[in-house]
Amino acid sequence: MILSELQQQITDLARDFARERLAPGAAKRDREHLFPREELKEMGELGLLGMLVPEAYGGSDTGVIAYAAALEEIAAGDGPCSTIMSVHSSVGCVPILKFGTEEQRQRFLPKLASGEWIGGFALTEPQAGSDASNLKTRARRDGDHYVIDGAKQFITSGKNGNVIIVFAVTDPDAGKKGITAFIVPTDTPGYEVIRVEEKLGLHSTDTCQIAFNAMRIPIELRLGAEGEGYRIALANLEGGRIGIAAQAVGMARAAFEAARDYAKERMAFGKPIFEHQAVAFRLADMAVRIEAARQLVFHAAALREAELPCLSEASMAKLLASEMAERVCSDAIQIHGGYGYMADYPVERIYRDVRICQIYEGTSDVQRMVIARNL
Ligand SMILES: CC(C)(COP(=O)(O)OP(=O)(O)OC[C@H]1O[C@@H](n2cnc3c(N)ncnc32)[C@H](O)[C@@H]1OP(=O)(O)O)[C@@H](O)C(=O)NCCC(=O)NCCSC(=O)CCS(=O)O
Repeated sequence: MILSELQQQITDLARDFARERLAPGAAKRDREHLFPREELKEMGELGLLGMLVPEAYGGSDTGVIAYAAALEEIAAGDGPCSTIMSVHSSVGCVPILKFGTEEQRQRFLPKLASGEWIGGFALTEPQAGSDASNLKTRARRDGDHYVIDGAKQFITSGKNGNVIIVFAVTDPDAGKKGITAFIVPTDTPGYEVIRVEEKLGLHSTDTCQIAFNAMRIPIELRLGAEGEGYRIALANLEGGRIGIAAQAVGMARAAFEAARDYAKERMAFGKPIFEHQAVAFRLADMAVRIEAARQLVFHAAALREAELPCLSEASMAKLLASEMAERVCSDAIQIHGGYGYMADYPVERIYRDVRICQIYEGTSDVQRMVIARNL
């Protein structure tokens, strides 16, 4: 896809920021598990956290294609920052924009778009991951409030975020039609972070188990109608999956570039290893795979930007990009030889960070299920 002049300018801005401000500190943040608070603030100031939000609500309203391109750049600089950006934008801001009342949009979107607040999305529960409608969290109406009890699992920004879209059962007899969405400020009494998970990668994001203990949410913070929650969740995950696919492409590209540069410097048998056909061909295959996945991401993004159906295309992009990315990152380690396995080189970290792209916002098998249903 050829980007428009404006889309290219936005991409260049994200690339420069990622190279200058994100990449240099990525290893330290990973090692010390540091949340990128200052970096996110700067991303907000550049308009990178409000790309899917209209200007009327304080966003930069760049469209989905520019968003995917920028997300690839941010991911190439620092995977964790791209995770926070993707969750915040696709499944934090967009549900409020698409399903919120005017009052909800005015109240939440400007602060989310500026990065003053970070958004999140809480569908998954300890017993309900791929089987997303099997929720146990309950929301019971009590006058002009709902009282919410339950637990959520693997919630990005569950501790450091400010506003989380929460899904709970309001009618246990209605199955999928008994699920309702709520906008939950994380300073609400009864919102409790049970633990921040230790994980393989993405060390500078907070992935949390959270609990709701008699948490009272006013009816003004119900998102959409009662019973509309599952549809809201799936409709937004469709967009979220394009974001995860874009970040997988970005991380794969960073690993590829590190391997290419290393191969041009590292000498073996009297010449740079890049001049050995086995290495050059491996790099060529990596470049082809990255480009193929990128084009699938842009195709899904273009459909979504045009407000055309893209359920299958979003799943195809996520499936291909996330599986491609693990393979490319593994190849990048291989090209580095023993050094690639060491924490001194970025490919070790990127390989750990990228693995989750095959799992969160729908596993590869869920993507295959969605694609197969539409064949
Ligand atoms: C595995 C699943 C795809 C199975 O889905 P279902 O079979 O349960 O869903 P359906 O019966 O097909 O649909 C229910 C309902 O929603 C409407 N729908 C479905 N998709 C869309 C869409 N894209 N846009 C709009 N509406 C949609 C559909 O028409 C039905 O409505 P009607 O009954 O027709 O009125 C699904 O369960 C699935 O995707 N599972 C994976 C869940 C997942 O990705 N979880 C990760 C969540 S991320 C999180 O919680 C935190 C982690 S983070 O911080 O990112």
